[in-house]
Amino acid sequence: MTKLEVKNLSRTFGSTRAVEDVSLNVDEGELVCLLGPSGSGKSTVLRMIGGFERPSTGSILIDGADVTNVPPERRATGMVFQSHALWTHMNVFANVAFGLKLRRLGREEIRTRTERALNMVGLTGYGNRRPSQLSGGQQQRVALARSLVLEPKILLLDEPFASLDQHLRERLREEVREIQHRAGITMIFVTHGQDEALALADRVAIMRDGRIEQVDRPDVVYRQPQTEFVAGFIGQMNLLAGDVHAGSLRAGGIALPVSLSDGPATLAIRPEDLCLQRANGEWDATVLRVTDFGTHLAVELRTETGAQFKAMTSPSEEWVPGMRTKMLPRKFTVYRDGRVCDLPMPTLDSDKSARASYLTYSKTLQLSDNQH
Ligand SMILES: Nc1ncnc2c1ncn2[C@@H]1O[C@H](COP(=O)(O)OP(=O)(O)OP(=O)(O)O)[C@@H](O)[C@H]1O
Repeated sequence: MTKLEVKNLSRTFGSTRAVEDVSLNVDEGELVCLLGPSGSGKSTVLRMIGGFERPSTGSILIDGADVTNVPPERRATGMVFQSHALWTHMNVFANVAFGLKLRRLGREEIRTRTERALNMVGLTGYGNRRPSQLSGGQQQRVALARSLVLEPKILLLDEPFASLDQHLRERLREEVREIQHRAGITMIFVTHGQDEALALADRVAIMRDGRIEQVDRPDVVYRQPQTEFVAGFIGQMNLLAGDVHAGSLRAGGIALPVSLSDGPATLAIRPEDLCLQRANGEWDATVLRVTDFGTHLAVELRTETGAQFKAMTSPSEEWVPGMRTKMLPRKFTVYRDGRVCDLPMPTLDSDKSARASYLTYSKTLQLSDNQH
């Protein structure tokens, strides 16, 4: 059963189209990250789901019921912001219990639920402290407890850990994941940190200019980016503008067989998919720089056309600046007009010369693989 359905949501502010035709389904107990550069519309989508912003068009359904015009407090959603805005004159217990008091619940129930929420975020025993007596990370946990205590069906988190240092952020990220698993809460988490999104999410929605470019599992987003933007935004990628002519894509000084009509196209190769082979005769690139990360070598290369490539190789390989190499991508993707091209392996019937060059290419690749 789908917990949350966002249908064709748009929002304009004056002449700014902050969100354009966004649709997204989030399942019960799922954690979806909205990821994208600054200004891509992530917060506006989240605020519309929470009821803090009115959509210009589109609708929002929770458990099948249309809540587009329902006020935030009646939506079964909770929201945690980057700035936690705790009430400094109240202690931690009162901060967390506040929402329950507004609902006029009994004393005992308020105490039990507040203590449970504090326990969930690892703050048992901190109830009597003032926010000023807590660290930044602890304050953010109080903000989290303040939302959790209301037992929302959907928890919306807008860069909740952005102001914390890397170490603390990672720890809290783990804790959120654990709470999400334990309590089975559906969560939507806004971030512009791709590591955070890939580590945390069941699915990642990548936003750009108010639109969702791709929604998929983190591994799919990484391995099969559907647009050139996603390819360049997630992880490291060699992205090179090129041209297809007679079944060959030339980009950045290398040529690869493709079964694609003539015209401009962009070549995308992950550094870990770029095999290097020492060249005695013909060569593609010269090694510029080598960084040893222990687990792998990062090798920067330059082709004769001046294009730069990054490759990631095993630390047992020996590469030094000035060496000449052949570059053989194990896997590559081609984009045209910003969208991924389906590149089936050419068949004998359809294109004999393309298939022949593909087979030659695969064979060279196998040879270089065997050398590793
Ligand atoms: N209340 C508002 N009035 C006018 N423009 C707004 C308003 N809120 C957002 N915008 C604009 O809408 C666009 C999307 O903003 P939004 O905050 O949703 O992006 P974001 O992806 O969350 O960015 P960030 O990562 O920087 O928080 C931006 O161009 C922003 O300037």
